[in-house]
Amino acid sequence: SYAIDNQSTVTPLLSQMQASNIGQTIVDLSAFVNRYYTTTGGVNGSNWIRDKWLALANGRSNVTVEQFTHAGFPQKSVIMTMQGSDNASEVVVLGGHLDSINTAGTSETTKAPGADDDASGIASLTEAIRVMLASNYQPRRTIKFIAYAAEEVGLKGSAEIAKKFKTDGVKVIGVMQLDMTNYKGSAKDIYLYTDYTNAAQNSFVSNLITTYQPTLTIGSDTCGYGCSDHASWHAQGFPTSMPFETAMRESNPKIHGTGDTYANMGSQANHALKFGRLATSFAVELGSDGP
Ligand SMILES: N[C@H](Cc1ccc(I)cc1)C(=O)NO
Ligand SMILES: [Zn+2]
Ligand SMILES: [Zn+2]
Repeated sequence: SYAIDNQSTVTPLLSQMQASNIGQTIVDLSAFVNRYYTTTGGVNGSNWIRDKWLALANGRSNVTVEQFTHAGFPQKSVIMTMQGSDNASEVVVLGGHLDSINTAGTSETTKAPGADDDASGIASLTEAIRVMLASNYQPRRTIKFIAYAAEEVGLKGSAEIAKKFKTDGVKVIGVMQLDMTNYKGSAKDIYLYTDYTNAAQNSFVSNLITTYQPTLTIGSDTCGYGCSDHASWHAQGFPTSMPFETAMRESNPKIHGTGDTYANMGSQANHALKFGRLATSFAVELGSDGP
């Protein structure tokens, strides 16, 4: 059962989260000419996230940051692990993708800022990490934050990682994917996608929103295909949820081109903050359960 019973821990964390921090991470990540999975920018973008998350970990003994080397392409995924205490064998996963794409070209100099897709998701997760570590939160389950490589070219990074977790018999309790969190294109605030996800976990996520962000409105929709990395985990039989920024038909028209910029989202990250707070509540409520 998905009990929501950690208000005294979660509520203070949510109030510490700031849209300005999320915005700065979006600006920094979208400053790379591109983050395509085969270019220098793509390798540098991965290293930037590794360094950023390492700085947030700043020597916490039970927090590690590693890069996952993929077969067949140079861009690495980044995995931060917050080791659990007395229920560490059970793992909670939250992810977004670090790569970007411009469908017009794949060269070293092709511009693909990917501010919404998916710097926004990485930035939402990074602000969750910041407040959880700053408050010295110690989970009972293990929590893994993953910045996936090569999502845009067929979910390659998450497919390899999800397969390895399955092969290694890792007990993944649940997975949340944040892909595009900052373009407010629809009437409602958070849209829970129902295909390639788990219905029971989606109900839990909906309850997290009504409990911790009661002014927000919730919609639902379907992608119709494996539209982000949650589909890789779903394929391995793990429960996933994909809270998304808009309804399908109103999705950000600027993605996958030079126009996917922070400026084109109003140079603010108020929408992404909702997703960062949802990620924090998901991580702490699931992470705090004992064996
Ligand atoms: N296809 C997805 C973007 C995407 C995801 C969901 C919806 I609805 C519309 C668009 C992608 O490019 N992810 O990186
Ligand atoms: Zn995309
Ligand atoms: Zn994406």
